[in-house]
Amino acid sequence: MKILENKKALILGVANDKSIAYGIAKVFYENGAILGFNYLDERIEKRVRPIAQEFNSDLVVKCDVSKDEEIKSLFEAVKEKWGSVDIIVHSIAFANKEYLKDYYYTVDRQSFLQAMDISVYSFTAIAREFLPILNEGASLLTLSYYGAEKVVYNYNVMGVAKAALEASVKYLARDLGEKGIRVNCISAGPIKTLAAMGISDFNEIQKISAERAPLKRNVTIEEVGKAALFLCSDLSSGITGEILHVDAGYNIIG
Ligand SMILES: COc1ccc(Cn2cnc3cc4c(cc32)CCCC4)cc1C
Repeated sequence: MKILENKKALILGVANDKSIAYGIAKVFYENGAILGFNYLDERIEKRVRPIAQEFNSDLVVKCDVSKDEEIKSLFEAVKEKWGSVDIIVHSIAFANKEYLKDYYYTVDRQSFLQAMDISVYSFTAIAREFLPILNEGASLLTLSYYGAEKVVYNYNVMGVAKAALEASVKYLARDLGEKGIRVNCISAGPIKTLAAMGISDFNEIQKISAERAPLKRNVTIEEVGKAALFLCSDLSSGITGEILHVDAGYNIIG
């Protein structure tokens, strides 16, 4: 019996095969999970559909998590196709990249609210909307970054958003615990994904991270996937509200 045999896992935020969500989907599929995907727009759909095929998935739904009606239509599609769901992975964030450099305080109200809406509120909205079809023992998982806990130059408004996301993981864990639903978070090291493209000197961020981290390297999307397998399976049945660092140990260094 594979760890996730017959478990239905909805993976939100695959953009291409470099995505963290792709690494999670691949490990889940290799461990017997049945997968479903969303895509943001037609451009992303072109990359997600072949990935869904690679994982024998026939559940691929458009969902822009900044729109309540698209979260509702995602819910209806999943309910119609699967009836219920065991795992939801939320690997979605957004900030106007022009604010991921220089001074944090330059961020305007609209960009601040947009970063919070997409990167933070969407996880709470998904949890609430899917509650009626979450199975007993279901797991919710989202992704964060060290810039939520300590000031990491350039991370700026994303750091404020991820701090809010990490707090929301704990409040959701409190709310959903009585229903046997666990809510956890992986704080991943810097990984060169589509989101990281165009970030000023991102290569420098990865280089410094690898130099300082105890393992003297960066982590891969597969390593995040393996930790996600643990947090979304019965292996972590006693864990909820947890922020698990998958960062080669970077966070322990003063
Ligand atoms: C230290 O600075 C950084 C460290 C890691 C990163 C990579 N990264 C982590 N979470 C992110 C969320 C977003 C972007 C990049 C992200 C891009 C826009 C969409 C949301 C970015 C910076 C800036």
